[in-house]
Amino acid sequence: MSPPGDHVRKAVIAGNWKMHMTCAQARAFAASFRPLIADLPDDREVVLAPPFTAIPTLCRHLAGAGVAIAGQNVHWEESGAYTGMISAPMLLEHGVTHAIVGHSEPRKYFSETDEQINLRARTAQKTGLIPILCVGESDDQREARETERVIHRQVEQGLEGVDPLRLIVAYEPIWAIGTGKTCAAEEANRICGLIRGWVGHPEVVVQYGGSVNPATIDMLMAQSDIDGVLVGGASLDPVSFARIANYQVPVPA
Ligand SMILES: O=C[C@H](O)COP(=O)(O)O
Repeated sequence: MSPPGDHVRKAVIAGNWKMHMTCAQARAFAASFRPLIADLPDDREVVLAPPFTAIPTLCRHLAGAGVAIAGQNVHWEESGAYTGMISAPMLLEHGVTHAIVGHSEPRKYFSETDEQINLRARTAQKTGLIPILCVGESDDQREARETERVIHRQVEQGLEGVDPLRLIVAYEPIWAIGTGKTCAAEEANRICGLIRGWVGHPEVVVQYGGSVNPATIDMLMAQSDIDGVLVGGASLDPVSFARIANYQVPVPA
């Protein structure tokens, strides 16, 4: 665990739009968002993961605004007979720099396994994308006190052969996603610290995700082992996501 307040790693504030936003909506978002992040301190980076169809629009309309663009997933093959899938070269062609892998929604709805997620992360890195590996326990697993065991397995299997220095890990407790129940900042910090230890490199960027909003961001970012956030619902509104990106760590009394 890092000493309190010791933020040597650059913060990464990421938004995941999931299956929201047409190109017209992405364009309107970009127009409102751009001036609101014009004066961000240089201790942080902003990343947005729109649906694949809105990537070219967002890249064009946020060009020069200092916002990196992520894919919401990436296939482990660079091309092939995989109907409906998107590969790393297809993302890179548009200027995409990051790719989310192992989010709990594709794990649940498309039965993604840790082995597949590991292949996605490895291909992402091999082709030059930074993988954002999501890990986290369900409500039942938390009740059964299996949180550490589940996340340890996801980290160990998901990151086999992956370089910790070109990687982001997002701790997203499933029970906190889209529910309005943010994990207590101290508990999120504890798990993020464990993840850093399991990854085995002090420089790895570890985010928290799960109902992050403008009211909770400052306290989350005050934690020593939380290097950023992965935001779903609150990233769809430019004012609310800009407030999150402009977080201010409270000064201790
Ligand atoms: O990828 C983002 C997470 O699933 C969090 O979503 P949420 O902020 O809507 O809870």
